Amino acid sequence: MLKVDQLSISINEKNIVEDSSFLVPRGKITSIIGESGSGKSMTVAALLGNLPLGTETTGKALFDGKDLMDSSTEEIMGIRKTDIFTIFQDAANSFNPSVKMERQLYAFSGGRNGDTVKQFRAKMSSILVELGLSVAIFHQYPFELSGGMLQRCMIACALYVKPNLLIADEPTSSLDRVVQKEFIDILKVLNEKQGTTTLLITHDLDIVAEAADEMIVMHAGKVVETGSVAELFARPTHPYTKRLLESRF
Ligand SMILES: Nc1ncnc2c1ncn2[C@@H]1O[C@H](COP(=O)(O)OP(=O)(O)OP(=O)(O)O)[C@@H](O)[C@H]1O
Repeated sequence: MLKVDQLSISINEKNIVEDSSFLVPRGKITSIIGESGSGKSMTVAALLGNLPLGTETTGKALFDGKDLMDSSTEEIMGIRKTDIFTIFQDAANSFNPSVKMERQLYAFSGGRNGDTVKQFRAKMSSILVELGLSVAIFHQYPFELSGGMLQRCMIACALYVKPNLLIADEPTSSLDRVVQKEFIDILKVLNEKQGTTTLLITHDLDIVAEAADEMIVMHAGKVVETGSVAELFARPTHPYTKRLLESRF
């Protein structure tokens, strides 16, 4: 699905990510884990064509064979529209505070798919109910909903859109533990029900243990270890992965 090959990112000649290679296999939840500043978000920004001005990249990121690093902004935007759905840390920032939820959910889901508002209402209503949300939220503003409800709204859109790749960058960092767990459970249902290939960025090893099949460990801008979660938790080889796992207990 996604093959990143020797990706390097530098800003103003400072190396941010060096020679990163990893795979995101189809149908699985793959997690990038690493401490703050290790280059996780910059890697995601490179994949999404969101890097800041003055950034240089080398290497490849093949998404179903198409090199995202060798694509124009327009091409990446096109791929994001049809194939990739993103969920970021603070859902409140993804929504316009002065627009009611129905219009915004439509833009993220039915509108993106070319559905009519009527089709959207019917389909989204049943998804919201499935996720334990009331359809009354259609008529509410984002600030009237909790952070957990807003993240569930983003997941509802992902359920609606059925993206080929879901990228969730620290989606639970601003949620409390109970709501985090609910979110992760929904992410797993999405993966099990629809086989959604997911790239989950986190600095929380408990979330990796709970949700992911595969993991990519980043440290100081480098991918230091990759493998299945079961394998790396049982037999970490890199000193940083060992330290990470030791700090969990
Ligand atoms: N716009 C920018 N200009 C210059 N350097 C930047 C910029 N954004 C990030 N960096 C640097 O790039 C490095 C990697 O940052 P990045 O945000 O990818 O880390 P991260 O692993 O996602 O951390 P966090 O979990 O805190 O988000 C850091 O050293 C950071 O200071």
